[in-house]
Amino acid sequence: EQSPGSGNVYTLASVREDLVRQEDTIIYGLIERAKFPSNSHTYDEKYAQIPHFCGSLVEFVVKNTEALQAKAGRYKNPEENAFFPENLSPSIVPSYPFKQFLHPGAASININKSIWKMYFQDLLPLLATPGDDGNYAQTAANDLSLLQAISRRVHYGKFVAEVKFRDSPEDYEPLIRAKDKEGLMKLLTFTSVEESVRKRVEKKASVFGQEVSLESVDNDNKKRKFDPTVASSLYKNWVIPLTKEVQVEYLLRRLD
Ligand SMILES: O=C(O)C(=O)C[C@]1(C(=O)O)C=C[C@@H](O)C=C1
Repeated sequence: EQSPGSGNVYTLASVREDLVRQEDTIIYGLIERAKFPSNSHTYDEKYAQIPHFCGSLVEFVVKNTEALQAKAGRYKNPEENAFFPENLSPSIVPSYPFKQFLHPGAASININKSIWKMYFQDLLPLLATPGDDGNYAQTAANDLSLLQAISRRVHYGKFVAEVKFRDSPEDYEPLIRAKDKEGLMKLLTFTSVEESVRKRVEKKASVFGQEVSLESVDNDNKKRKFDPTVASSLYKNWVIPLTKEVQVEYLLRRLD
């Protein structure tokens, strides 16, 4: 049996399994970013002064990394969405035949601008302790991998929505024709699933964030690599709502 990653079966169970696995990536990304202090120079256009480039160090790293990854074929995979899609050259490597599972309208959905804004305005202040250790390039690289993990998770809503649509087109079609966003939102929502996601994320964050030592230590006194409630608020306030927004946007285009 082939996994969705290798291009074949998508079911509600398999896409949910994939979302669970992506939690690990996001939590490790949070842990890695929390290793560095806020390093505000990374985000300061006036500090950077990069020749022939207008913007902050993080923008410099993200734009150039995306340009390179685009050439290496990253965005050929419909699960990937760039933060600066305007600047990308086409892939120059042989292409893999990704299965066309999504409706073609999916390609026009990219909410990375909202993710970017949320990341720098809301998430970083919760995650990074104030301070400066000079590791701006490393900080920017960690920001990018965490941004990419969050973006992949949120845009995976396209796959979730397609599976739900195929499972019951008769429920979705009238709402899509009526452009009834609220009705679609209600139909695609499973409150108990969301609650399990939030609880599991907080539990994983507290397990993965533990100091592992060979002596047995009283659990409560263990040093934590970051505050696990940051992970659950990230999911509650942003990741889940944005995933649902992607699902609604996708469904609205589903019959075009
Ligand atoms: O599992 C689903 O059905 C999803 O649509 C994913 C998700 C989530 O983002 O975790 C979003 C909406 C649902 O209410 C439940 C969970």
